[in-house]
Amino acid sequence: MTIQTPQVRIVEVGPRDGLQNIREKVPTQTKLELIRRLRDAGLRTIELTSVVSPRAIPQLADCREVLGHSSVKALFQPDQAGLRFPVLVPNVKGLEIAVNHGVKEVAVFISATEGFSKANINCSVEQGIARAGEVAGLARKAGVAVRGYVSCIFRDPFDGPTPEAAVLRCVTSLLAAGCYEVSLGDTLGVGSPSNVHTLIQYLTSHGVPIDKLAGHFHDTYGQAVANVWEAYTCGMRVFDSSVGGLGGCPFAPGAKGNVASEDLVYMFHNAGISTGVDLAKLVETGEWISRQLSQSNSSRAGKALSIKTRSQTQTNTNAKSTTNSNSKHPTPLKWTLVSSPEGLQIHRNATNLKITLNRPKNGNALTSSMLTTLTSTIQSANSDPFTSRIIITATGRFFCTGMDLGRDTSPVAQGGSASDAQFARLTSLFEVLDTSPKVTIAVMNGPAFGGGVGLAFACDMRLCAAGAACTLSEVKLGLAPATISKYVVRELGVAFSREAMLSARAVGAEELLARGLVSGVAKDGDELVGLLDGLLIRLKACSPGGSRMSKELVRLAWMHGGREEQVEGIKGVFDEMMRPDAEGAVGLREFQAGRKMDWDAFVLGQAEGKAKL
Ligand SMILES: CC(C)(COP(=O)([O-])OP(=O)([O-])OC[C@H]1O[C@@H](n2cnc3c(N)ncnc32)[C@H](O)[C@@H]1OP(=O)([O-])[O-])[C@@H](O)C(=O)NCCC(=O)NCCSC(=O)C[C@@](C)(O)CC(=O)[O-]
Repeated sequence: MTIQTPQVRIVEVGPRDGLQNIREKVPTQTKLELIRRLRDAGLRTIELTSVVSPRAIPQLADCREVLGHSSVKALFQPDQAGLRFPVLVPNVKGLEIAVNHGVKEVAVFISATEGFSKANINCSVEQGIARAGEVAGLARKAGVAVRGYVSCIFRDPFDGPTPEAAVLRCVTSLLAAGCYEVSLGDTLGVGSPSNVHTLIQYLTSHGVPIDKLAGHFHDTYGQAVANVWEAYTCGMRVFDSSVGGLGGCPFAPGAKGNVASEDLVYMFHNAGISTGVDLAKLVETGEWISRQLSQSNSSRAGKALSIKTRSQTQTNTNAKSTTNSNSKHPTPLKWTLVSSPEGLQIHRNATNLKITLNRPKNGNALTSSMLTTLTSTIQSANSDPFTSRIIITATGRFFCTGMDLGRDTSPVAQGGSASDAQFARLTSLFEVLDTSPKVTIAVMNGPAFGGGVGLAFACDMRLCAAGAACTLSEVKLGLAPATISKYVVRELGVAFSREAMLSARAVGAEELLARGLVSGVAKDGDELVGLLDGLLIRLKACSPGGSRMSKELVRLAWMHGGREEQVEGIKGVFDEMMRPDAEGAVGLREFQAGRKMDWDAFVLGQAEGKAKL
């Protein structure tokens, strides 16, 4: 099979141009992961970083770490033929550092205009051309390819409109210095297709081959995609862009980032023009990096496509649950009220025990009495052979607003024995839930805060309504998610936990679903009931003993992965499941008889003395 060469080349500049103006430090690991994801999405040219002074661009102060990382070094190996990983260098020192790190391609840059040249690189255009020429010459001698950039092709923030002749001068100088291509930068994002057309005509009519030019359009005035298309129709085939539309210009207040890679790929693919990029993976990467940077995704196509994908996934999930519930259980499952202790309601349906937080006026905040009763209720369900699942949900607007912060009731700011008692209440609750041998399900009818998030994440599974969200709000109160961290960090992962804890931001239902932290989102309360019913019906096919042992295997892998304890634990589970008096014997018998097992009926049959192992 021959691999078709893409008809246009996308030069992904997100890791450099996209990140360089972001004030908050982006962790090096995030940059490395971004590069990995972009490569995985099929991008064949990725500008990795810029070797500049950390004083000039603090965000890229980790350029040596990025270039020295094994995953990036691997990109410089000869078997990466056909791929380009340029690194921006402003001067000879930057070039030397880049070359020492094995970089095979650098990019040099100049401004077509005096004002921006002075502000950006503190020299005149002439000096800039000379400096870029020197760097390019040395790079060529070292066998390193050189790409050139010309900034402010249409306008300078200080000097106004850019004469075409000034752009021509820069382009021809860079090509003469050995650049294999020159990228025309509309740094302020002010140009529109007619400007693009005129400039390209001017340059090509003055002898610049179109295949030596690339387009680098920022999107301040929403013209970038149109500019790319215009340049394409003029014969240009290389375009710089940035995933999620990352970027900006410090000299152009309000300036948007680069044209979004997703928008370009979407446009080209719709026109039947190949880019070699996997749009779905690129969209995922755009969403991912936007979340990492806590900023909204600037790619219009990226946003639209990710919403479409999520709603399709949702429709599928809902369709499955509706089919299940409609085919066998046209009406909602019936729950019988067992008791109503303070702030709670306990219901039962077959082998399912449902605990409803019922203090809606206070957002279902966990009072001392609720904590104690919840713990004892879950404890007795844990040892009840006729309970297979424990469901925790709530009434009212919120799922649970966490620890009680009431004026007269909150144990916060009391210290001493009050603090010890509260610590014991919280840890006991989360521990009985986390170590429960039953399948535990949080059904989040609305937002959860602090300890409410802990409650949800100490459960095995979560379903939620579209209006639900998880907020680790403790830092706002001067507190920390202490007792719940054990479960939250485990389920969310280290990096995301840190971000969620430190930002105290509401992580909405869509994001929870996208991160795999909830297994279904319902559009409203009624649909949430249907989603839970569907899940409970499906779980009837899963044996309680098999579920308990599976939970134990996950625990062993998490706590003791690769150690002796895990090996011993697995042996213990294996021996148990193979016993002649274990549930496996029943499951096997029914399988061999061609019958579908209803484990709820089996458990309840045991209660009535009917079911036999
Ligand atoms: C939830 C919103 C956004 C709603 O904000 P809103 O929509 O503006 O409504 P609201 O603030 O009027 O809240 C509705 C009612 O719920 C009450 N309420 C609400 N939360 C609580 C609470 N926790 N304790 C006691 N009462 C609470 C609140 O006081 C009010 O009662 P009202 O004044 O009408 O009588 C707002 O009320 C809020 O920010 N609440 C605080 C949420 C929060 O930060 N929870 C974290 C608690 S700390 C914690 O859980 C520590 C822990 C367990 O993690 C430590 C550890 O892990 O060890």
